Amino acid sequence: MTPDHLAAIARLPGHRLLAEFSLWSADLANMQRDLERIEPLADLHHIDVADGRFAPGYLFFPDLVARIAQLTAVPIHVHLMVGADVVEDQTRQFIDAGASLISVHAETGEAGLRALALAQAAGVAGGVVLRLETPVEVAAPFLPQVQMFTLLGTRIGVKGQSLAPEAADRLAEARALIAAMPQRIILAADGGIRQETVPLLRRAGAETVVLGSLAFGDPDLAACIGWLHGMEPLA
Ligand SMILES: O=C(CO)[C@@H](O)[C@H](O)COP(=O)(O)O
Repeated sequence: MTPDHLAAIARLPGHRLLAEFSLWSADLANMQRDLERIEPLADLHHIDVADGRFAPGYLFFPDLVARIAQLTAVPIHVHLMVGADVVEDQTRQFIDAGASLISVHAETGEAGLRALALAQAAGVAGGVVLRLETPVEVAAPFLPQVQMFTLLGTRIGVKGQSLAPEAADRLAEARALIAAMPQRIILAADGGIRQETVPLLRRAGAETVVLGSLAFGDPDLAACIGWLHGMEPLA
C-alpha cells in the first residue's frame, strides 16, 4: 500500500514541540541501531542533502532514504540543500525513494516552486527553507505550496555551530507570515539546537527543532525528549 505522506504530516501533534532527528548526526556505521533507538521518540527523521555547491560538502542520497524508509514508520523529511539546476531532478528522486516531506530552498526561485509542484502531484508534502542570510520575506511566494517552513539558525551545511543571534527574531518574523496562510504550516528551527537555545526558539514560535548532537550525544535520550516535550505551549 502506498503511504499517505500528506496525512502523516497532518497528523503531527500541534500542542507540543516536535522532535525531528537529523540522521547526519547518528552513528553512520550503526544507522539501523540508531533508528531503532529513536523510533519511539521521533516525530520526523531529517535527511540533509548537499550538492557541494549550494552547500559545502556532499550529503545523502536517494538509495539511503529508500533503505531507511523500509526500516521506520517515522515520516522522512528531506532537506534539499541543492541549487536551482538540480532541485527538480533531486525532488523526483527523493519522491521515488519514499520521502514524506521534501523541503527546497527559497533561494532556488522558480525551479524550487516547480519542484514543490512535483511533490504535491505525487502526494508528498512540501517545505521551504531559508539560509540564515536570506530575508524572511523571500519565502512568501512558496508558502501557498508548503506544509513546513524551516529557518536555518547557522551557516548552511555545517554541523556543530552556535545559533546565530538573529535566529529567534527571524523565526518570529516567519511566524507572522505563516499566520496569514489558510493551511497549517509547521515552523521549524534547524541548526544550533542546544539545551540553552531550545527555550528561546520555542518562545519565538518554533514547532519543531532539528536535533543533532543534542539528542544523539545524550546517553539518556528519553529524558532529553521528555524535556523537549515539556517546553511551554506557544502563546
Ligand atoms: O544541518 C544541520 C545544521 O546545519 C543539522 O541538521 C545538523 O545535524 C545539526 O547538528 P548539530 O550542530 O546540532 O550537532
